Amino acid sequence: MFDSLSDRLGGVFAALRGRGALNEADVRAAMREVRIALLEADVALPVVRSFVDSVTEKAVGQNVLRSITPGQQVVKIVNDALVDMLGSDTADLELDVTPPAIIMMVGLQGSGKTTTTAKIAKRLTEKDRKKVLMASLDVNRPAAQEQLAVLGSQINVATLPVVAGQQPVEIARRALNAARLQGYDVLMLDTAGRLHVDQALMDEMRAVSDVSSPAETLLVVDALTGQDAVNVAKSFTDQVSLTGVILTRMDGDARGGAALSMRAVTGKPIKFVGTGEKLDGLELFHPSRVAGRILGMGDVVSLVERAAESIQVEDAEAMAAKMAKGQFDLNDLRQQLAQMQKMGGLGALAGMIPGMKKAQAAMASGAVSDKMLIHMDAMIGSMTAKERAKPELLQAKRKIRIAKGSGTTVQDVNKLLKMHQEMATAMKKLKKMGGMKALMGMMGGGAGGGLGGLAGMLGGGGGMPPVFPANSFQFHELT
Ligand SMILES: Nc1nc2c(ncn2[C@@H]2O[C@H](COP(=O)(O)OP(=O)(O)OP(=O)(O)O)[C@@H](O)[C@H]2O)c(=O)[nH]1
Repeated sequence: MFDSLSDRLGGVFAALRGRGALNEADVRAAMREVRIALLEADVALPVVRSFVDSVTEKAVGQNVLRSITPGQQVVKIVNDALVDMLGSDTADLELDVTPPAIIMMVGLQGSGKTTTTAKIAKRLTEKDRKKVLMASLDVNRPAAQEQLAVLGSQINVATLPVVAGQQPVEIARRALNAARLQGYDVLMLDTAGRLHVDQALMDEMRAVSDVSSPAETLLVVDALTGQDAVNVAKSFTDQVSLTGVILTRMDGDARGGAALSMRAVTGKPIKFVGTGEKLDGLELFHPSRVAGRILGMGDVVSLVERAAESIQVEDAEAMAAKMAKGQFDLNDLRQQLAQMQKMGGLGALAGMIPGMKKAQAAMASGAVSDKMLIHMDAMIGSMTAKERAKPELLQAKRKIRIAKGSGTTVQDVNKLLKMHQEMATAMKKLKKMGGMKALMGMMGGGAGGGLGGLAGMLGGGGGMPPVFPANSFQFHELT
């Protein structure tokens, strides 16, 4: 997401970098570009104006710190202003009420409301161990209630049985009773969507809200609709008291303007973003990380956090030392794969490292996938110690069982190894540019101790494992 905006701003700040001093003319020139970039990204005009004004005011005349360049100083000011504009912190659900806590989902037809209801239910069930009941109040679209029931069965979350002919407010009452009697922690009400914001929709929403007193009223909007999403949000805020916004289809949003305007226009936090059609495609909205990504600095902050969570610095350093000596073998590779999985898989890693967008695109196109990490792990797991040290000993008879339809081949796995090599090269380049520490300095965060280790681990390069001989494995699909 946000690619074009980050590219543009990247150019602006590249021009500013290396200048001796920050003066008014510099700031104004940079802000002209920022303004165009934001407008092109479909950010609402009043939002752009106030953003540019406040950044200009802060930047002009500010003392440039000795240790950084003027460009870096401006990056920091713009970054802080972006974080401000996006809302300064993550906003999780607030369900701290006497159970059942009610979550009312509202939005236009096709915004992704029903899918998002199921995504949140899944998250609450799996992550927070809540007992969740979902109820569809959509009596306009014939298949809506069944759609929710189908999603519920996919994620093992209960749905309120459908009673033909009941109206939304009656269904809400029945759902509330059922949730109370059966001891549910959370009740999710999926209200009916409409093609446009109209009075009947708003009246219905208010009536449901009155009988259920929701702890959260979440507006679901489609990020791909840009300014329209913001206008829709504005009309909803005027009518019901929203507690948060969810932007869906952020996986397809190249411009990012909706996210930037949303908070400023509605005054409501963006709580989640939808990042795919699958039911685990939901993420908490992280303003500071998104700001970092918009500025094209790569999401270094979250890379550090995740790395710190999942990597033991000593392990990484030991591994880096082995790589440097050329002793890195398939056992080490396997360990490394496990760590990469923990950090969110290849795609997540590639997206966070500056300059790795191409690799991420390769993954998105299906050329390389996280499934391969799992298959590769299975392949290495099936090998003897001798074979791991010398893969050319492998016979073509080794059988690996894989999920039906996954279609992995040895060639795919070799492709993955090649990609791993490319990743190592990218990390080396990064090191030459001053490394992650330099980037971190610019982002205003502290460099974590794990960073050097991580860079070493990914960027050792010297001792890449040998590729597997073609046809050394036979893949058997499970039926
Ligand atoms: N790529 C992508 N697709 C999404 C996302 N969220 C929802 N969708 C898809 O959008 C389509 C519409 O989603 P629904 O959940 O049926 O929309 P709705 O708002 O409930 O629609 P109504 O019930 O008609 O009001 C479905 O095909 C979803 O799979 C997302 O975050 N990313």
